[in-house]
Amino acid sequence: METPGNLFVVAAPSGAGKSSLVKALLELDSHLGVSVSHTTRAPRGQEQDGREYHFVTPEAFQAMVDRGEFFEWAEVHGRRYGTSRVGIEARLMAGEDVILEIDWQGALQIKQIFPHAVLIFILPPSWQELEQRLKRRGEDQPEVIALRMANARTEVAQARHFDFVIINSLFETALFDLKTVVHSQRLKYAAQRRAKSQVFAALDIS
Ligand SMILES: Nc1nc2c(ncn2[C@@H]2O[C@H](COP(=O)(O)OP(=O)(O)O)[C@@H](O)[C@H]2O)c(=O)[nH]1
Ligand SMILES: Nc1ncnc2c1ncn2[C@@H]1O[C@H](COP(=O)(O)OP(=O)(O)O)[C@@H](O)[C@H]1O
Repeated sequence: METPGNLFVVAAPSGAGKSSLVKALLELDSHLGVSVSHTTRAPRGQEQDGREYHFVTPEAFQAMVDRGEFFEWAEVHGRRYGTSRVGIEARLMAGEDVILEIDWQGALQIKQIFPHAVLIFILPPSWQELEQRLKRRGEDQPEVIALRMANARTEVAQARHFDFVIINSLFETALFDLKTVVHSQRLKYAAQRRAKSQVFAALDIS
């Protein structure tokens, strides 16, 4: 599906820094909107329903799956997460750029539907730093951290399917890298759309 708005997907192992980077980017880039996913996991810390996630019961999530209301959904760390069509389709068609913060399984599903989607994978600088960040964040129980660290080893292997990989070592550097990828891809697709409309006009194609 081709859309006037650009679609960016950011994935990373838990604790790599994707939420922090996307939040910081949204404060810098007023042309970018974020998609709020649905999840069956319980809210963490200061999370609010409708802000970080739409927190729903497993039954409500399954009903949405049955009604085909998700562009994509996946089971991640034993909970379900999904991107609703309502959340992004109208905004993309209206020309807004949208950023999804989803796991690698969802990213590959989105790429199937939106071939122009820009897939960006965030990597931690080391396993030790990843574990430190999860512990310092202080939002997950030790057994949850252990599960997420175990899953991270599978997740990082998927980086090779992504268009861009950013190492989140120094936060400001990673934010600059993310901002640069978004801006460069936005310019690339704008130039492609201009060229296409010029050719269509020259060949009198409607
Ligand atoms: N496929 C998919 N994954 C999602 C979605 N929303 C969040 N996720 C991913 O689910 C995983 C767990 O997210 P979360 O519980 O917030 O933990 P975090 O990774 O520590 O922030 C992360 O990899 C998220 O990117 C979604 O709508 N679809
Ligand atoms: N470059 C960085 N250096 C040090 N700490 C970081 C960096 N990026 C993020 N963090 C911290 O690491 C923890 C995990 O970041 P978060 O954005 O929640 O990761 P994710 O959304 O990928 O799970 C948070 O406490 C965050 O403040």
